[in-house]
Amino acid sequence: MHRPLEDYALIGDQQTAALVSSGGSVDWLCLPRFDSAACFAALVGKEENGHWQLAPKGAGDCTRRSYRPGTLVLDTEWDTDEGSVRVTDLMPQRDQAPDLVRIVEGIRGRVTMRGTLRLRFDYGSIVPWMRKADGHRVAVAGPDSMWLRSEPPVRTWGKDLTTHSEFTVEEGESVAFVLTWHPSHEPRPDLIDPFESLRRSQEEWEEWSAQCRYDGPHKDAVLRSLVTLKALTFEPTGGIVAAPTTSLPEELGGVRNWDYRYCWLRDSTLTLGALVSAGYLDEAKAWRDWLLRAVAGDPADLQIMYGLAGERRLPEMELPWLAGYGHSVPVRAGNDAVHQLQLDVYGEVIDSLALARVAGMPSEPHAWRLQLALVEFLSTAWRRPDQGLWEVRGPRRHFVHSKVMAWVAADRIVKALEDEPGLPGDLVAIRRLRDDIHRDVLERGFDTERNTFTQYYGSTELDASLLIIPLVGFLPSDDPRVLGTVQAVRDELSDNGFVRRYSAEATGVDGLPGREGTFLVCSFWLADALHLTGHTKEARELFDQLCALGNDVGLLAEEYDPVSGHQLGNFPQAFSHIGLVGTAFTLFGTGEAG
Ligand SMILES: OC[C@H]1O[C@H](O[C@H]2O[C@H](CO)[C@@H](O)[C@H](O)[C@H]2O)[C@H](O)[C@@H](O)[C@@H]1O
Repeated sequence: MHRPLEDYALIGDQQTAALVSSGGSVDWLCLPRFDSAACFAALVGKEENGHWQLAPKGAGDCTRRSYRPGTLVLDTEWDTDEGSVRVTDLMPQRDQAPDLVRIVEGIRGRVTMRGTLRLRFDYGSIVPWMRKADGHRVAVAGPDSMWLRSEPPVRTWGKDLTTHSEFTVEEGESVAFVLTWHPSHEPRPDLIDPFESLRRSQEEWEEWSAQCRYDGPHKDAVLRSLVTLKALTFEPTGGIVAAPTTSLPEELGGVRNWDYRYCWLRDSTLTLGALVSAGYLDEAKAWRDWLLRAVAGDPADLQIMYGLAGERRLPEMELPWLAGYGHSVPVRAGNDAVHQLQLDVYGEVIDSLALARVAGMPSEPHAWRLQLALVEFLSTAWRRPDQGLWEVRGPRRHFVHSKVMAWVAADRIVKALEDEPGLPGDLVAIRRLRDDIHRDVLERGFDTERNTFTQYYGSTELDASLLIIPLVGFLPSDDPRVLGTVQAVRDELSDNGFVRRYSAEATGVDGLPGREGTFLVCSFWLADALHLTGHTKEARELFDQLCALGNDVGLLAEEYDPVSGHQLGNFPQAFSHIGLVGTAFTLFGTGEAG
């Protein structure tokens, strides 16, 4: 039986991340980077594919758990017949090597703890050789090596390809475990002090969180979202991943299982928008610099996504030895969407750079030249059909959202040229481009009979991405066509109050079998659109319901299944947390006025 996704909490060091279950098991961890092969892959397979459990002997799930406020330090606590115990999990900021730190602390009585460590490199497929060295346990296979040690030393033994331990902790006593990865051909990295790492990690996160300028309703959920978005940032390069997992299904038992451990221009620019609104400009600058490096070259070669350092090839493959989360196969690594044409990303990139500029990010001539090159590419490319923001695997279409975002690209450049006449750029030509796209969308993307924009030219179907039309300023929010579209999406794509992206089963537009849950970022867009079109009460109610979907530690996956009441899709997902932050700011501003 698989655990519901809500059972998981995230820890990470801004180069990779792990998921820890409420039973005290680390079931997902890729090392050394987000997109490396997993050494714990139980999440999308079985325990034999790698996990590390630390919990009271014979205990089930924890009694309670929480993050230390504003941090990624996770406390999981059990009350047992013997007493109470806490396991504190974290991945400290790296010096030399990635470390997973787990500190067991007695709170009351004397509790017997069990440790079960199954290290399996290469996504759960390789059982490493384990040996003892320098008084520690070391696992080696191929390029990977991991060291396990504890302070004070705890006896471990190997049985059934598993490293076991059993020990007791009394009130006030602590035992710290550190699992350190390093390339197997190199000498062991310096040992870190786990207690000092905890202190430093907590302090760094608290300092970062204290800069958040949001002070309105659901402040905790907003801050948790921002911390999660920061955790998805690959610190060495500034790239931002869409989620730290692969193949958590959009339909339980289905094939809609994708690898999100890469930097989508769409997801990362929207992440940036959320961070900038909350006052985090350093991340914006780091991402802009990542972008300039990633896309350097011919603008026609712009990809919709890249690797963490801007890598261009992300070949998609299946990992057939993994049974999948809830039998959802295939489990995939890599993502073929990398080859798609998705015209909306030009608008998202240019819009987020405009936002960062307005927020005070220092200008950079290369960045402006890049934007001019992108809009130049769009001047002909906008007429092409594409795969759209949902990355359909069916035929290319003239998706209305893509055209609207192409309009956004031209519009933001026009505004910048109007505001700063000294900037280079052909204002007249770009204004003409903007107006041509606008006219085309109104003529071909609007269904006058139903009084709604449509999913793509010539279709009568709807798409929740149409909700962004008033948000990006394509039409005013009181325009009857906007009102009609918001109403139509609400009527036809709502499911128990939340919103589906589109009607997958009815149309087959995405070229995939099966169906999926409600898409959380679309539900946040509905809240935004309701507010802008004068339905603020309903917008706030929806926002309350969406915030309530977060698990006990405030995390959201990509989707939610209102029938089973469980989250679906990769977890935690930037898109959903971006939606939460964005809607908070739309509804309450910074919240200072209440
Ligand atoms: O629906 C098929 C596609 O699903 C994935 O794309 C989704 O995730 C992306 C990352 O968050 C997001 O940018 C996109 O809007 C979503 O539709 C998958 O990555 C694709 O390969 C797949 O074709």
